[in-house]
Amino acid sequence: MQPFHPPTPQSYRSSYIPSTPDSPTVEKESHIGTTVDARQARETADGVVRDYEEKRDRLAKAIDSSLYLLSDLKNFNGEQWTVRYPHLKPTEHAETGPSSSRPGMSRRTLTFADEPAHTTDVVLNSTPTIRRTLKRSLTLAPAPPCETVTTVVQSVEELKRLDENEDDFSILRLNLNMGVARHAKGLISHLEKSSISALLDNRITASLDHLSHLQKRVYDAQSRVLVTGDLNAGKSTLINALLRRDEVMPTDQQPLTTRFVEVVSAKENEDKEEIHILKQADKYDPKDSATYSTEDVSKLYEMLIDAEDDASSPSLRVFLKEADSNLANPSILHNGVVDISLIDAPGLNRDSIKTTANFARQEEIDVVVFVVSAANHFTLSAKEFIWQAGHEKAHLFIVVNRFDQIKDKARCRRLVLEQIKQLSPKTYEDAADLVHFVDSAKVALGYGEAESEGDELDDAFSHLEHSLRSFVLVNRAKSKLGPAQNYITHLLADVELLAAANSLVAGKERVAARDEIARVKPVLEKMKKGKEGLEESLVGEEEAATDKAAGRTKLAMERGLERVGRGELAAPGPGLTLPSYPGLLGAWDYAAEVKRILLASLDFAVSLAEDDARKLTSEGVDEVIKLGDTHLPADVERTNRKFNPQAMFTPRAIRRQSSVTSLGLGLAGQSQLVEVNVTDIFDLQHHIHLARSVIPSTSATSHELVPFSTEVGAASLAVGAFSMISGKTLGLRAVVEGIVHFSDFVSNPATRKWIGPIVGVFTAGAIAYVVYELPRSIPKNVGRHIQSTLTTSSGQAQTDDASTPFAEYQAARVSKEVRKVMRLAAWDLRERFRAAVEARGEVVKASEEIEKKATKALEWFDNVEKRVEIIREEVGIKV
Ligand SMILES: Nc1nc2c(ncn2[C@@H]2O[C@H](COP(=O)(O)OP(=O)(O)OP(=O)(O)O)[C@@H](O)[C@H]2O)c(=O)[nH]1
Repeated sequence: MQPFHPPTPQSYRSSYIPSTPDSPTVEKESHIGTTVDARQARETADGVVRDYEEKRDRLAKAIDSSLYLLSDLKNFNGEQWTVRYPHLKPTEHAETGPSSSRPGMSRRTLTFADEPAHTTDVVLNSTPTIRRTLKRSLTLAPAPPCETVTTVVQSVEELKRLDENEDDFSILRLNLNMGVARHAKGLISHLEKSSISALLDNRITASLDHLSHLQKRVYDAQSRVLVTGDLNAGKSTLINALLRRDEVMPTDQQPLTTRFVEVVSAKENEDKEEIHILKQADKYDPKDSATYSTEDVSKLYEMLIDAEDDASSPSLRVFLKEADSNLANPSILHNGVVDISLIDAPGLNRDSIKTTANFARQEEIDVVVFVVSAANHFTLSAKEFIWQAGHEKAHLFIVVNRFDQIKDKARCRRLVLEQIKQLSPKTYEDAADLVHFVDSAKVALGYGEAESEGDELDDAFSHLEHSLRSFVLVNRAKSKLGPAQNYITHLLADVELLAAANSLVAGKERVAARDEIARVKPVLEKMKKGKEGLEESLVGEEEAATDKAAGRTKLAMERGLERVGRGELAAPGPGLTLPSYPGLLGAWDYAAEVKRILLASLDFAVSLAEDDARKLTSEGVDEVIKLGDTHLPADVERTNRKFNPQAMFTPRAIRRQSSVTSLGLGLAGQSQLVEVNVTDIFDLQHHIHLARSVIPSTSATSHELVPFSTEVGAASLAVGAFSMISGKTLGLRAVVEGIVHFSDFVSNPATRKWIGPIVGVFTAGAIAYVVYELPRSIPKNVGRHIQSTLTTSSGQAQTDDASTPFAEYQAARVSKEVRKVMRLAAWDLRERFRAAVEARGEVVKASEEIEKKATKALEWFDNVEKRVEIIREEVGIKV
């Protein structure tokens, strides 16, 4: 498949000029007048048709591909990537850059519309395509060495000219009015990324619509040929000749055509010949009968006669059947590739010239055929029109009619061509194919005659037809395919620039995301691995501190109780001294004071145990903090909780009021404990127990071992007596025991004789002894009672723990408090740890997401660049 070359004047010529060896030439006439030339012209015309079809199909394919590419870009922009809109401006130090000297490469500062203050130095690689647009790619500056840059730029001037527009978008340009923000330093006035992306989306949608429009246009087979010329020059006759129909367009010796008449193949009207009288030219739709009225073709003459002048557009559309298709040279209207409509314009005069010139300028007019009478040459109006139209169309197709009536044909030809040379030099350059000297009347009248037998002028007309068809096709390529080709070329350049800039963004984002993952992921993994260890350590620390505090408290309490049991202070504390004995009369108060002091010493021992627990807890909390240092990443904020040991063991309400430690009521404040009993002073039961523990069982041995039993019996008596004296508080068992011992003893006849005095002596002695021992026995009694009470109770009345031994109760209480603090510290660390893991997890997840998205975008934009290349191939835009 041959690549499509842009329609430069040179290529026009080569594509439609028949292969006449020496054309163009004015003097040589060998290219007309021979059958061989006519055949060659036909073959060349066929080649042009094939070429046109090829170009059209390639272009249609390229439009299709562009539509897909743009639709994909639109979807990608909306769903997967916020496409950024780049601005490129020359870098201040552009000339000093290492790559600025390389052809096609220049340093630029890249910014994005949503982030105008953020700049990136890039190297723009601009390679001009043969359609004079740029193939653009971007790399981050400094550019890597690029030895393989190729360029087809002919000159430095050309490159400069191309460079002027290389930073800009043409099709996808957004009018962001960013001028101020781009140039004023520090002034940031930018749109959000999403807003830019939405604007771009609108632009893409508009471009998609335009592509669809271009696609329709490329496949639109209609081409319009405007036939104009001087009054009575033979325009209608020429059209009849081209249609091979005699007098289908009315002709007359006098000026006749007064309005634009468009002649169209009847195939476009279900093969029906008729006239459509257009109500409004711009609203005309052949499928909508409301936009026109119909008339029989035979009425055309009257309609032209009656018409008013100055119609600015064809108000008549005449559908005519084609000439017999068996003819060697069928009608020009319909040839399978292009449907040509011929527009018969009113003859030029001062009034109609402007209207006709405007009409000729219309986009749909592919070719202007100018008819001039060989006898009259160019009139003033004709010259004026050609001069004007020449600016618009460059090339005109000129038919010099009535050539049959000229005798000195060579002179006529020379004179006419000289005039054309002045009026339209470009047309003159291609005169062999654009200027035709013919006898239209003969062809119009003589259609159906065998072509092969025709004379020179027949061949000239045949040559005219082929040239006209070629010319229509070439111009059609320019008017129908050219815009599409240009549009796609620029669109591809824009998409490429967009892809290149967004690739850079995606690349940067991917690098940043990967760096972030590399920084955060190992930390996260380490934390995840260490989580179990941390948990174990925290539990271990909590248990260790709690157990240690419990054990030590229990031990301290037990020892304290033992000391109290011996009548000593549980712990020496400030202000804790046992009172001195005030004498028998003050024994009761003494016992009360001793009790208070002993209980207070126990309270003090408790407070010492609490202090010990505070110390243990402090150490435990420090261990938890150390665990935090080990397990938490350095950038995680450490706990802001300050451990205040003094706040331990303090009811919350008191803690709120003051920082002073309070023991609460303590043992000394418990009324049931401080109450003094008789037994605190005379603990006869204790003495009995003591005696019993010293003397083996009395009742079991009394009968067998009398002396010993007698002695023992005396002692028992004394004890029994004391027991009775203190019966009020001794308890029933002791009283009964005393009576029994005493009865046993008295019932013995041997002892009855001496019992009285002995009992008296013993009793007196015992009483004396007890009284004498009171200063020492009271603290012991009191202490013992306290010990015994606190061995079976917690000392806290009316609590659930009332029956828990004091030491255990305190151990439990202290350890509970320690656990509370340790748990709080551990909870704090756990929370920080969890939050840190979660935060890092989110960072990793987000970064992985960005990395994935950026990788996909990179692949996508890379693929866009490949697709652009393929479309360039399709459309024939080679770099
Ligand atoms: N001999 C000869 N007569 C021609 C030729 N072309 C046109 N005529 C005659 O010239 C006269 C005018 O031709 P038209 O075709 O009506 O001219 P026109 O340019 O359409 O006229 P208006 O539309 O009225 O300006 C007719 O009588 C034609 O037969 C030709 O090539 N040779």
